[in-house]
Amino acid sequence: MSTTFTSGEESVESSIDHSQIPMDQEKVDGCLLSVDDEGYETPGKKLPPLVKHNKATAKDCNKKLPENGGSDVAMAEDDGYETGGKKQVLLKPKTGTAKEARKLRGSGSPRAEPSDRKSDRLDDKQLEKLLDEIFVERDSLTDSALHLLRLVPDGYVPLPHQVGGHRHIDGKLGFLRRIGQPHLLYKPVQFGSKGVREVSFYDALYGVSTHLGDPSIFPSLCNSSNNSLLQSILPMYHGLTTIADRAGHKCDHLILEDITHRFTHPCILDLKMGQRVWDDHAHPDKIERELKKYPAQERLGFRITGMRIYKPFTDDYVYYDRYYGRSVTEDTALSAITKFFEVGDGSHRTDVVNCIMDKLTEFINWMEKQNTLSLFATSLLIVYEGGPTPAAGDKQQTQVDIRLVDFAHTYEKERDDTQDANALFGVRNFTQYLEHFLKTAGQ
Ligand SMILES: Nc1ncnc2c1ncn2[C@@H]1O[C@H](COP(=O)(O)OP(=O)(O)OP(=O)(O)O)[C@@H](O)[C@H]1O
Ligand SMILES: O=P(O)(O)O[C@@H]1[C@@H](O)[C@H](OP(=O)(O)O)[C@@H](OP(=O)(O)O)[C@@H](O)[C@H]1OP(=O)(O)O
Repeated sequence: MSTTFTSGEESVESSIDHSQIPMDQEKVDGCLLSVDDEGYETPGKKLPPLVKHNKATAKDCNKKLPENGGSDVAMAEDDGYETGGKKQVLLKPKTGTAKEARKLRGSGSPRAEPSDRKSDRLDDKQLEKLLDEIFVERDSLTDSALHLLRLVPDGYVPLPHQVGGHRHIDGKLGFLRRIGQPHLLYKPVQFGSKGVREVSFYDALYGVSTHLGDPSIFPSLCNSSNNSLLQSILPMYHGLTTIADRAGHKCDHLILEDITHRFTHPCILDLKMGQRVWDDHAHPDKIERELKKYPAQERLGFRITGMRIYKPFTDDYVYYDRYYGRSVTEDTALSAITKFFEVGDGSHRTDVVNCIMDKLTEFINWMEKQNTLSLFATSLLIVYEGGPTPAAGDKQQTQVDIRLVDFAHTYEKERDDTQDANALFGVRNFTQYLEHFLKTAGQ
């Protein structure tokens, strides 16, 4: 099997093999996850934290690394990524050992000192195995991404099918999957208020208390006795856990249901919703950046941040990244969306489109009624089974799942009397493209 990556005009292929080892139980902040022999959790158990959390927070995860005093050796021990400041930024790994770096900088680093022993990083053979597992060719990766991949914690792999957001293979701290737990994913808590907001949202919605969550951010959600409808359109949340990479750097992670795990060949589309993707408190620089990044967002109300499609005839995946998404205009949006439903033999999954439209109608109904949340920059994650197309008319067999993910810019409205017109516009407009597709390309 192979994967073709498309970023503008570039394409790369890779091979796969995925092995899994069962785990039994995990202690987390907010919930207890019991994992049975098949790797599935016992649902509905919400217990107080069993372990006293060490106080690693989003801040630790994103802490700005100490200055290197102008040395070329710099932070070799600090793993090549600087995660301080506004966003996660990658430092190219520099030559020189951790020992040299420490010597130049002087003693007494305040953080856990990772050693420069070989076991702190994946060696070449382990790295190749990991790349096989996440379907990526070494040649397609930057040195920075490779460096970061070498630090993936023991027992985890980067989420193999992550289509949007921050990813290891882009040189950012990406999502993880724990080996033996294909039904869960681990999302790194984002820097500063973005991370706290997202954790607080999930905590409030699921009635959980974690060391990072702030109940005052979502008072209505916290006090609501009926969040079950909203829960049903989100991934299941299992609290927080702290994961240390191979160099000993700790980072809090949200534990979420991986909504693709029931699919054999998941086809995945991530649409960042809204005519504007910044919240009311955004810095003018952020607004300028977003406007420049994707001017069509305002007219479309959505943008593709990643898309992955299984091709049953060739048994491979085609992947379109965020840069492809940003190249899509109003004129090309229909053909871009159409790609998500192409089987590979000239036909399209119109059964899937119909099913998605039914589900989006439910979404729109909910959005028209809900007047407490503003979902800035939330993603609509659409997944369908790309395996053999069911026989015509066999609607039962079409497997589709749609959820909302990414709540780093979700706010409770101050006045409870209006719809979230921003996000609603995007969902409605996307639905119109699907209707148009059924009338034209899907015939
Ligand atoms: N619950 C989930 N189940 C399966 N896949 C998921 C889930 N949540 C996220 N993903 C995958 O991870 C990707 C990124 O998700 P998300 O938008 O939450 O990340 P992010 O890093 O916060 O993104 P951004 O860069 O927009 O801030 C999605 O495109 C999807 O492929
Ligand atoms: O939407 P957010 O949470 O403000 O974060 C964005 C986002 O992650 C964006 O990715 P994409 O949606 O364009 O794929 C990032 O762009 P890059 O591709 O440059 O990484 C932004 O950098 C994030 O914004 P910010 O820098 O404000 O945190």
